[in-house]
Amino acid sequence: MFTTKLLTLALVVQPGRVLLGMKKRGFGAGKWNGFGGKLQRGETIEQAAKRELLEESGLVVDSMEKLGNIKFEFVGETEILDVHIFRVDSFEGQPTESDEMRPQWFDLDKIPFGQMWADDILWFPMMLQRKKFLGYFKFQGHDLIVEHKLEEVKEL
Ligand SMILES: CNc1cc(N2CCOCC2)nc(N)n1
Repeated sequence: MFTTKLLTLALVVQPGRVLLGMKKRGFGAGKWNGFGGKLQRGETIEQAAKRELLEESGLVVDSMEKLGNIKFEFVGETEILDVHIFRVDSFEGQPTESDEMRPQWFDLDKIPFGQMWADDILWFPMMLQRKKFLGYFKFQGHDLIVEHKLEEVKEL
């Protein structure tokens, strides 16, 4: 019996560079990632994505597009993480460190995939090319992908 947890992930992209945050605590601590988290009661996925980006980086979204949806399973756990992935192309504000995240810009040829979740190197190129994608990844622990599917789709 699996339960599903809805989560958001926002990647802020400017010409030639992407904003990532070093997760300072909790799930995924020690990895660079986009900004995101859980939905609050009564929130849409988009509203949650914008709120989490603001809380974690100080940035206010001007324009954002939904590009991906990935379901993550961890061997031996019954909760599926259903992550909705957004690309943010325009925003207001300056990236600011929060309790959760330390933001940093990375040139697109210097993305630190070795210090990120192992799935990222597989779907980042699609996100950067604005392709829409659906994925499924089964992890054994936090570092080993034992099974995965990833496909480009016309509509999410
Ligand atoms: C397991 N692989 C993951 C998980 C993940 N997140 C889960 C927690 O919410 C924010 C996004 N993000 C990436 N890039 N890869």
